[in-house]
Amino acid sequence: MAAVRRRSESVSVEKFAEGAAERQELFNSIAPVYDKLNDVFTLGIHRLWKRWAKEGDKVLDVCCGSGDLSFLLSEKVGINGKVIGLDFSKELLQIASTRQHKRSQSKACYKNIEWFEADATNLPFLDSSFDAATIGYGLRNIVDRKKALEEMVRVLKPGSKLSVLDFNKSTSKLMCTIQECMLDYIVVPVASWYGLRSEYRYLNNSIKEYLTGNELEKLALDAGFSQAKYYEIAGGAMGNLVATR
Ligand SMILES: C/C(=C\Cc1cc(O)c2ccccc2c1O)CCC[C@H](C)CCC[C@H](C)CCCC(C)C
Ligand SMILES: C[S@@+](CC[C@H](N)C(=O)[O-])C[C@H]1O[C@@H](n2cnc3c(N)ncnc32)[C@H](O)[C@@H]1O
Repeated sequence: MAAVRRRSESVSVEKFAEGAAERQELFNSIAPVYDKLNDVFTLGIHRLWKRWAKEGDKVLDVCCGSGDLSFLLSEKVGINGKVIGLDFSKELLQIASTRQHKRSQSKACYKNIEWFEADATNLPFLDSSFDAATIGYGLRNIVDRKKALEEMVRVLKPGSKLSVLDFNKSTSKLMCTIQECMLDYIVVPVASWYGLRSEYRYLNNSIKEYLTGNELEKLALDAGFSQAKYYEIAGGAMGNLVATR
């Protein structure tokens, strides 16, 4: 079992990880088991929800974590394209870089990925730098979501698109119940075997505090995108916002 840093159980879940620094520490602490638990909990299908981009594009993957989306984008844009994976978790970026080194031995395209340790609310790139951007399961975890979206508007080329993949804060009581039961009775108990009970209780709370599809469309327009359309996927468990710069 991967060694993970234990967090004081004394921190109440409701108050846990409210600030950006605490969330940065949260993801650094779950890094060693992040990929394995995601695959276990969704039988790997979370990777299907993460496909996007075209040959030759220069694409930004914001909140890239261990690089799942960045690798999928790398295959899509090919050796003539470029993928920038950005995250503020040093530990998850280290895992992404290690995965890239191993995978590059069989697929040359993965050499087109570059990793940046930075904050999504202060992107270290010039205006109109990217042909597309993605943020997979990241916007929900960002404290200042509007500022992050404003930064994505700034670094995207006019007419290009942002894909935001995350949990769907469903208006269906049934889906909310299914999500809550799976998180409370499967995800959190399994995560507690790894000493990560509070980290995964945060996940549950972060979904409750997230935005609905309509609210995400409005936030994207308020941040400066010209168009925004929200799609429910995975039976309403997940959602995909597509916004045009
Ligand atoms: C990659 C996924 C979610 C992002 C995410 C994952 C984590 O492990 C976290 C841990 C701690 C804090 C935040 C996160 C986080 O934002 C998606 C898959 C992983 C989920 C843990 C699986 C949850 C299962 C769903 C409740 C139900 C799925 C239904 C589907 C139809 C199979
Ligand atoms: C649930 S993980 C998603 C990782 C990856 N996109 C995936 O699909 O598996 C959320 C990621 O967002 C990052 N994150 C949260 N807030 C951030 C911020 N303000 N700036 C940069 N990264 C951030 C965390 O470090 C973590 O790697």
